[in-house]
Amino acid sequence: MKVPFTKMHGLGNNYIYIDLFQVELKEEGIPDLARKVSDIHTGIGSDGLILIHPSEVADVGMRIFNKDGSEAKSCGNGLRCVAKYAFEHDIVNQNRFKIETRANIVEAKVLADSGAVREITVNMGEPVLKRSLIPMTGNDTPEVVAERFDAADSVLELTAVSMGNPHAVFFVEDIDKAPLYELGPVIESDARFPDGVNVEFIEVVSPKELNFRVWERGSGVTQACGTGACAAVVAAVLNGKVARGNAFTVHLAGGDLRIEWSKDGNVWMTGGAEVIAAGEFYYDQVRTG
Ligand SMILES: N[C@@H](CCC[C@H](N)C(=O)O)C(=O)O
Repeated sequence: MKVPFTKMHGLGNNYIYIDLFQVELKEEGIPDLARKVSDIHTGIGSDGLILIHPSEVADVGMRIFNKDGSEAKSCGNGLRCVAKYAFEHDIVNQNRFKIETRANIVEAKVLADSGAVREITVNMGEPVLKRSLIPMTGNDTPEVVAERFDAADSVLELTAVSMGNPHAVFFVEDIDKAPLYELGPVIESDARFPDGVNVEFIEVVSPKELNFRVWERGSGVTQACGTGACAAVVAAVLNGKVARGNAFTVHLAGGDLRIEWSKDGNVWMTGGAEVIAAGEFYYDQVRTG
């Protein structure tokens, strides 16, 4: 079976996109397909797989599978790429439209120049802060902010935010010394997060600027995480490190995002999306070790 694909990235967070307006996939084969396309040696190489699909409740739908085949409920960088694809492939014919994710329905606005999308703003909706909804174990609390969190031999302070998917945010003095590879995998699968968690280290650079590094659930270190950047800004506000309502520049390994947690409760994300390649994936012929 030859599966048509497009590879796109948002700040280096790259996924293989399959357009289900054009092809059909068997549900039970999707996790395996995600693992196969993502493999750098025997596949195309990516942080995971994103499906662009017809929606009954929005203009277009998106599903995201991590590199390990697990399905997540949202993906910020993926949403900007889906918005670009939907606009440039005439799936939508206006520059403001709705995208369904497994977590919520978001609104995207594209800025286009001669039909080519240059920048996308997405209203990511309101962050979820209640402990049981992150989800985290323990007696329920309305928020998890600056809570002592022991991991391996380290004592950290955790702020937990869900942007449709769970994020564990930790503040550091120097982003270059963030223990990403040491603690990322340990915290990702810590039993206090029954669904696992994305792990972010944040340095507050100025009242409107954050440095950011991520270990993603199901994919490991990536160049960027859009939902993670939203969670980082929310966590910085909740910890009193910055003021709500400001537009922040978040510096990720792959580039910058603009994020605002507005007074009405919604988190807005603005940034780019790029097409890398398009082609056919020879699914049946791929043999993995
Ligand atoms: N890179 C994404 C998030 C992808 C899903 C995540 N790894 C999870 O399992 O929740 C983003 O840009 O938000």
